[in-house]
Amino acid sequence: MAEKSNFDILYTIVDEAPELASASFLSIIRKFASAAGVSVGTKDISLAGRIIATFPENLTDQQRITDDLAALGELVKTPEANVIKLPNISASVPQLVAAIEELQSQGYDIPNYPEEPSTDEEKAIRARYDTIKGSAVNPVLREGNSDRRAAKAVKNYAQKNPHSMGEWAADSKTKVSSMSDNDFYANEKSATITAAQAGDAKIEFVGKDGSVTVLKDGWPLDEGTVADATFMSVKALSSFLADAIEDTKKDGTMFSLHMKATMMKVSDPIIFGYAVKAWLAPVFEKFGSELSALGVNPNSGLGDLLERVKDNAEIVAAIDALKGDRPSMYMVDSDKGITNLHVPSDVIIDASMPAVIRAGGKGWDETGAKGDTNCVIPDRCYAPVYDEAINFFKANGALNPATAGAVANVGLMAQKAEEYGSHPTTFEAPADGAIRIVLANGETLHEHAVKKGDIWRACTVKKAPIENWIQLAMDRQRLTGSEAIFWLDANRAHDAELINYVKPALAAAGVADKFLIMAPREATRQSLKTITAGKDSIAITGNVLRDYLTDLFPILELGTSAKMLSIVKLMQGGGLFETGAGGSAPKHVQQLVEENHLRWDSMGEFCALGESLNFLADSAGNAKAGVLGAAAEAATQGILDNNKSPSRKVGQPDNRDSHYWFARYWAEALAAQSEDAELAAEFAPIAKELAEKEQQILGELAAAQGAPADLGGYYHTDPAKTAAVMRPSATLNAIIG
Ligand SMILES: NC(=O)C1=CN([C@@H]2O[C@H](COP(=O)(O)OP(=O)(O)OC[C@H]3O[C@@H](n4cnc5c(N)ncnc54)[C@H](OP(=O)(O)O)[C@@H]3O)[C@@H](O)[C@H]2O)C=CC1
Ligand SMILES: O=C(O)CCC(=O)C(=O)O
Ligand SMILES: [Mg+2]
Repeated sequence: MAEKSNFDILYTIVDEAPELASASFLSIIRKFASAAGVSVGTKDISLAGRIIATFPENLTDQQRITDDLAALGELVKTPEANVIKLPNISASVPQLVAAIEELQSQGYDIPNYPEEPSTDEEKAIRARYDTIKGSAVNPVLREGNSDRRAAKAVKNYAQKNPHSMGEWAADSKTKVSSMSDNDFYANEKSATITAAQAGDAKIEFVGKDGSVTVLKDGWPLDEGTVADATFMSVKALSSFLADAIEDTKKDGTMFSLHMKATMMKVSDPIIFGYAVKAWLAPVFEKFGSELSALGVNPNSGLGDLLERVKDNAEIVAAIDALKGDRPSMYMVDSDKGITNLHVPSDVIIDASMPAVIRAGGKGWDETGAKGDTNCVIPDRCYAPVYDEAINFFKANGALNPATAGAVANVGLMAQKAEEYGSHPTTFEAPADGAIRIVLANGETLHEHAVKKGDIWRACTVKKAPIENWIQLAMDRQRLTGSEAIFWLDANRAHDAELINYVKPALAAAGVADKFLIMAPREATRQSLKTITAGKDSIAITGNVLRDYLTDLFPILELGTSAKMLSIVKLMQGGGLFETGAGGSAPKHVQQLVEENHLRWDSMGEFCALGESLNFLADSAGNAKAGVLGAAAEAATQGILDNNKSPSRKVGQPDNRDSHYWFARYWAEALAAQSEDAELAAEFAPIAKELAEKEQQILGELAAAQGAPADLGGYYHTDPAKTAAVMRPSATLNAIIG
């Protein structure tokens, strides 16, 4: 039984830009909440925090911290849960290693990350670090399905203040390239577990000689679970990547690879590594053993490789010589020479593909020039969405945010649904042979013949989350009357199993005529047509498309996914309120450190806060929380109406200014309401003082910008230094306390 939280609301401590924003905003939330008797606690789910909590052995009492992720993971299974979840880093290996080095430099006696563990001790350390790697937080906390959409006020604001969009030329050479066979899409098998098949299953590798190695044991498969297995042939992948590089050269465009190496923490870093090898194929051929001796692991990216070979003149010369033979490459940061293949976590498909599409199909090359790009997305399960979007905009021109309707999302996410739950069931085939799922009753569910190195994975989605997702979709469709599409491909094994759930459920509820079922490509075209005509659509999707579409459509419609409302209705009754649909925006930290300007937009936090307070009002019958929540919504509206969101450039108002305005509008709304006289009386003088001292406060905030800022760390910042940077107005601090 999970322990109840001592707090009404739990706010997460995370990383990078959102954590910087919290250093300013959380004190405002606490001041306002405490006046209403609402307590707000924190839980540390940052990358550094998770490392410290995982390796307490050699730490001092002062350095040790509790395992907050585990505690939150239990709490979200209770009806009382009320959590505001900000985006956290899903760490790639280079990020994990950097965070470990930083903590060690701060005196934390934690072990190094064993790149190639050989002893039992190293293997044990590696296994513990592997639990921290990649998407290690969201799957634990997301005990419910996803409801992401733009609040009406936010959508209205975007239509009245349309962001700039790159133009799409009909003859743009930008395109999506994917494999034509032997990818996860082609090889997928799926089945729904029957009562006779339920129980603990095994995943086995069967060698050519018939020997059996158990890859995973005690893997529970309940009745009604949809269980898939598939694999990607790495031979097919390698030849596809080699062709894609040649094809890019022929097109005269830029090569760009779009992956989710953070969230798909086992499969995608391997695929990324094959791209690094394909790009430097002649170098790997000639210097294979030297590269191994230098500890090169292509999965860690070109950045790590270049660092390791920098003293070997021959290898460096071979890499340089290759440049003339390669197409240009899409850059993450052309000023700093960071390429698309530098770090696996630098190009995250949900953010990177919408950025290309929003820019009219453009990327930036090594020289900083803008150009068309070949977007390489090896697997075909979801690539057609981007391919079709690109085709649509080539034919119709860019979307007009002033008139476009909205695509909301209802996403099947609960309990590690689908691919995002596949981390513990993804394997590289150890040799030629077969990989199979053997059920509790001895039956083989799925089996694939594989070659050494092939990437095999099994995914599941449980019955209760599927039923909950269909219900959520019906609720949203009823509330909005919008077009509603299940993005399911009848020709894909997994989707066909889901359709077997969806169709009878819609028929039983008598609403089959209100829903469409379409494969991702057709659904993309239909949804783009609908929003181009100014109407709305609901995309009812699986977990991956939830991720992809809740960046794609907001970035096209609103300019950013930071302004999204992102609610996770926990299946046991609690609420998890995610802030926006974007990530932790590393570029924003860079800008703050260089010139003390934080362009992070806290609109996601504002929306989540209002929802969390309203949820508290309903679930705990806390009337004061309801008053606070309604006032927070009014403050959010105030930010939009008065254009108080942060600007991008130094010298202009930033994240901190937007927090001042939020506090002010919040206090004014509380002072003006008549539902709770006590709260009105409490906040009237605060509202007055915030208004009277506006010039002084804004002056102090503006004066802080311009010079470099010292946070005392990157992954593990110094709280005092961060507070000094993020709360530079003594006048505001005196009012907030
Ligand atoms: N829910 C979660 O926990 C999530 C975590 N992540 C993690 O975040 C990290 C970075 O991911 P990445 O894919 O680069 O995506 P991000 O969403 O962090 O960044 C992409 C770009 O989106 C814009 N952006 C995102 N959020 C905001 C905001 N609140 N205000 C203003 N602009 C915003 C920024 O554009 P510009 O630079 O033009 O201002 C930013 O550079 C990774 O570690 C990833 O794993 C990612 C997604 C969700
Ligand atoms: O968990 C992650 O790694 C990223 C999550 C994400 O991008 C999303 O949910 O939109
Ligand atoms: Mg995402």
